[in-house]
Formats: sequence, C-alpha cells, structure tokens
Amino acid sequence: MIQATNIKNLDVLRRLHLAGSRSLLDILLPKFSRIMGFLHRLLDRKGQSLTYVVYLLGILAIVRPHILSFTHWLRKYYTSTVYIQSSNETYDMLTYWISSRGLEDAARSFIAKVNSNRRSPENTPRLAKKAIGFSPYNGGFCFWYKNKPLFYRVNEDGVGYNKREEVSVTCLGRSSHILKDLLQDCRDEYLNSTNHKTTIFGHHGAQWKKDRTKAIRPLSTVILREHEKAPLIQDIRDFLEPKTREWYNRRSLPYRRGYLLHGPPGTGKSSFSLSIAGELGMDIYTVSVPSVDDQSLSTLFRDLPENCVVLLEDIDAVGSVCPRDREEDDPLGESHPRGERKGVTLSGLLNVLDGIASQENRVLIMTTNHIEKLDKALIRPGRVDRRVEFPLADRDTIKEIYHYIFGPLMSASSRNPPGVEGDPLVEIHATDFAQRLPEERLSPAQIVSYLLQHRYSPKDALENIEAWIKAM
Ligand SMILES: Nc1ncnc2c1ncn2[C@@H]1O[C@H](COP(=O)(O)OP(=O)(O)OP(=O)(O)O)[C@@H](O)[C@H]1O
Repeated sequence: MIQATNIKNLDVLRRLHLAGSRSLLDILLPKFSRIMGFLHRLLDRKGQSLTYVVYLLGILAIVRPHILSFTHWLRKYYTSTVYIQSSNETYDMLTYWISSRGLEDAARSFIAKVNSNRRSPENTPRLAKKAIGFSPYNGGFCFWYKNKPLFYRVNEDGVGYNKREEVSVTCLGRSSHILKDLLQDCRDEYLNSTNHKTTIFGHHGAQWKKDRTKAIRPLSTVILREHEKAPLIQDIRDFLEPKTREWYNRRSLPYRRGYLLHGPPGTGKSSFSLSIAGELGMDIYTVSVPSVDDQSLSTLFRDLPENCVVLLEDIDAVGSVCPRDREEDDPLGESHPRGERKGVTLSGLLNVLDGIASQENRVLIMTTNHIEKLDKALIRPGRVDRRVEFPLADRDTIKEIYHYIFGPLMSASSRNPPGVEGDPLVEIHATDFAQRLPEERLSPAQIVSYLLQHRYSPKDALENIEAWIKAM
C-alpha cells in the first residue's frame, strides 16, 4: 500500500535530506551562533563568556570532520540507492508515478519548461497555449512509500550536448527491496496508463527518446488493397507466434523477418507500421536513415528493447553523402569538413540488419519511396522477406477513403458529424466521388486531406472536386 505524503514528516526529512547535501553543520551553525550569542549575554556579567565561546568553538572544530565522515559513512553503508538515466524508459515510469501523485511539489528547486510533458500547476488549463510544466531540478525531496521514507534526487551529468539528467532514489537500510518494489509499481502503473496506446520513440543522435504516446490506430483505418493487407498482417502475426520462434531455434535459423513497404509519399506506409505496432501491443522505434550514421544506427539497434516494431524510414538514403554548407561539429562532437559527413553506408546497414540486434522478437519494417534505387544486397530474401507496395489511390481505394471519412464509425473515437452515420447516401456519394477523381494519380494522404477540409459537409466535398483538381 502506498502511503500519502505526510507533510510534517516530509518537512523534517527534507531538512535532514538537505543536511545530507549541504552538510548538517551548515544548517546547525547559524542556530548554534544564536544560542552562543544568548549565552554570551547571559554570562557576560560574570566575565566568562569569551572563555566558553572559545571552548565551544574548539570542540566544534574538533568534532566537525568526525560528524562529516560519520554522515558520509552512514550514507555509504546504511542507505541503498537506485540510479536511473533519463534516456531509459524507467525514467518515464518513475516520473509518471511521482508526477501523478504531485510528490514533486515538495522539491525546492525546479526547472520550468514550456510544452513539457510534466504536470502544469492545477490552475493552468490542460491545453493552454505555452503551458509551463515544472520538474524537480538539481535537488531533491523526500516522500513516503510503504511507510518508509525515500529520497528522490535529480542530478545532472556531463556538459554541453552530452549533458544528461539522472535521478536517484535512496532508502534507509542496506536492503534495496523497497526500491525494487517502487520501480515495479511505477512500471505497472505506467503500463496501465499506456494500455490501448502506442508509444512512439524517435532518437536524438544515438539515443532513443520517447516522442509521444498515441491511441492505437485500428488497422481498418489504413486503406490498402485487401489482397495485400490481410496476408501481410497474417505474416507478421505468424512470425510473432511463440511456436514460430521455437521452430527457428530448433533449426538454428536466425529468428528474424524483414518487411519492405514501398510506394510514393503519403500512401500509408508509416501509418500502417504504427497501426500494426498498436495491434500487436508493441511500441514503435523509428529511425529516419538520412538522419543517422553507421555508428549511431548501430548504437540505436544495440539499445532496442525486445518486443517492439522497428521502423527504418527512407532506406534509399543509404550510402548518400550529406553535403554540409559549412564545416561544423556534429552533435556527437566530431568535426566533419564540408561534404564529408557520411550518412549510413550500405555495409553499416547490412551489419545492423544481419546482427543479433535485429532479432529478439522484433518486427523490422523498412520503408522507401524509391525501391528502384535500392541495392539488391539490401533487399535480398533473409533481409527483406516480404515486399508490399503502397500505391497511389485506385478507384476502390478512393471509395474506401470516402467511407473512412464519412461512413459509420469504425472505433469509439468520434470522427463523423452527427447525422452522417449510417447515411444510405454515403455509398452513392462514395461511388460518385471515386468516379470523378483521376485514378492512380493522387496519394491517399492528398485525398484524406481534401476530405478533412469538408469533414462537416460531404456535399461540399463533392461539389468542390473540380476546383480542387484544377488547383492542384
Ligand atoms: N492508405 C491510407 N489509408 C488511410 N490514410 C492514409 C493512407 N495513406 C496516407 N494516409 C494519411 O496520410 C497521412 C500520411 O500518411 P503516411 O505518413 O502513413 O504516408 P507514408 O507513405 O508513410 O509517407 P512517406 O513516404 O512520405 O513517409 C497520414 O495522416 C494518414 O492518415
């Protein structure tokens, strides 16, 4: 059971905790001086005050180093601490737990950030423009967990670009069970909060970074020819079956399968990857190939968790040199003369795909707008086991997109205006709409975007087709 914060105890412990960081004496010394002043006045008449003061200061000077080393010893041998780096998801779990209870309010130094994911003060509307969030910074606070005091501390490590935030939680005693229990609770609560959601991770240099958590997008909302879509989904599901894994292991085959989604921009490749991750209850880790080099790609793959979807976008950018306008330092601190900064090389990507990091119950999806540019070695079976084309919209796709926007709701999320649901005219309008658009000339993204402009008026969507096509 988690006990609510006790303000009185908190105050005492916060002081003690501060004493840990500033030394107990720094706090006691001013109080001590006041007492000495009082004694001085009291004893002044007897002329002994100066002697007492000198004695006391002398004693203090002698015991001070001992008290300091005692507190250091106490901290070293009679407390346990868990350290968590901000680049790891455990950090999100812990901060979610802390923040959901408002425990961070006990911190005395904060960092304020606009658009941070952290809690804003109670009186700030949730969607307010430039809402300021606060999080503890360079300091700490104490809270109660299962009737035990724990100390939460934020530390910063490194300088400049390499600066990293790290939090630590300390408990009294040599057993770290309470810390493990806490992290388990944080994990459970965090996973509960992300149930029916997909967490999307991007990267910052060679480090994964959580981008956002989104409600699962049903696969039915990504429109693709059924004879391509259904077998692709089935193939991914089959691959993730435990018996498939066993089958691979028994035959000593590397347990991996790669998928290549190709087609023009805006045809649904990323949307499909996100949806399938949601359907499989996995998070998705995305890497845009043009934004990394061999070293960071390999580090990112090494740091992947198990059970996730990995999306490698724009793999046709492999081997291209990114010309730089000027000589500059890259974020990793290396200097690249103009034109010499390499992206991912073919051998770098092949190493990653063939390596152990591409296994471990991971679904590897690669996307490209230019399949014709890909090296044969990259897409040979074993690296790419299934290719699926995401084409420009044909008549059936256009019709389906119309249904998707104006037809009956497919999930609980409200998309259509009242009155449009179940409208028998939708079918007629969808056919009409599909017939008036050129086939295989527009991407689903273009059509979705046009229909969204007229989301409250299917009539307008039909009436403005010619003007829209002309404008394009
Ligand atoms: N087949 C589709 N079905 C439903 N919506 C689609 C489809 N294709 C694209 N969209 C919509 O268009 C937008 C862009 O799609 P998405 O990013 O998935 O395309 P993409 O093929 O990955 O593009 P790119 O190659 O540029 O990365 C999304 O918001 C998505 O909702």
